[in-house]
Amino acid sequence: MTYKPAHIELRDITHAYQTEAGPLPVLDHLSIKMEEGSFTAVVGPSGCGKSTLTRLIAGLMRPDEGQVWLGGKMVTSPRPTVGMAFQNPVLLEWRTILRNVMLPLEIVGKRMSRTAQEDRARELLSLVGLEGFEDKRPSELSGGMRQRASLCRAIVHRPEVLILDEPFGALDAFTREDLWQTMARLRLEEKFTAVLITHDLRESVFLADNVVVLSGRPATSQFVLPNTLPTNRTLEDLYSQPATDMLAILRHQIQVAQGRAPADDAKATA
Ligand SMILES: Nc1ncnc2c1ncn2[C@@H]1O[C@H](COP(=O)(O)OP(=O)(O)OP(=O)(O)O)[C@@H](O)[C@H]1O
Repeated sequence: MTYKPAHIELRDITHAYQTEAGPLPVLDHLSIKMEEGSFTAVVGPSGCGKSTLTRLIAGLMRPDEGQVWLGGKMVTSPRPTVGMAFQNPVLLEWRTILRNVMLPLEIVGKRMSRTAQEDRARELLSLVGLEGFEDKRPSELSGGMRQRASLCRAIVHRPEVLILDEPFGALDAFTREDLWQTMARLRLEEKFTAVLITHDLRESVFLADNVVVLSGRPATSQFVLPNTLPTNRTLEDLYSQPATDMLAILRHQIQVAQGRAPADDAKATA
């Protein structure tokens, strides 16, 4: 199955979880637009509702109010056209790496021959530097390698939307930077609209076209930073202007979201 990258629109979303202690408001009139083929990072204070946002986009739950639109269609149920990768790669130990990556094709790629499915999985594994590891089991790979395989699995069926919920969060700093570069390479070769949830501001500036800062819970879109770095950016770019200016603005916005800095500070409008 092949889909075009989808335009994503969150329209005026309000949501509360029903808990034993009463309703817990999580999202408050949140609106975000993401162009097709774009890469959007979402940052915000811990517990503000970022993962909730990804569940709404994937159709795993419906908002109390407002609508989610993907590619011109309103989301009302889980969509097979969404790929997801999480902090924990959750690969199946009884399958080889190749067969783990092929899994989504076995579910939604029924029109592809087995050979075509295998070729597609091998192509991606090679793109992320895992050629030669196809027949290994997940436990035989390092954490970074498992996460590479999990990225392949998330995009093997050419999803219209790729949701990345802190996929690099558990990796050491050097492996994480390697994975950022892998992700940037995948983006050049594959077409999807990506939403990245992260706590790492440098990661957001390295990977995204736009960085959305959510306010504290219940979250709304507090600030959107368009990335002014060139598309062929390097890790070195993160240590000089304009990246350092963008990082300062984002750090300030997070402090505003945490209630630690006033919103009317000069940097907030930079
Ligand atoms: N199914 C649920 N039922 C009740 N409360 C929930 C449920 N899922 C999440 N929450 C609560 O809703 C709030 C937002 O959760 P969410 O996971 O979306 O935040 P987050 O911004 O992704 O968090 P973090 O930054 O810590 O990863 C949190 O207080 C969380 O405890």
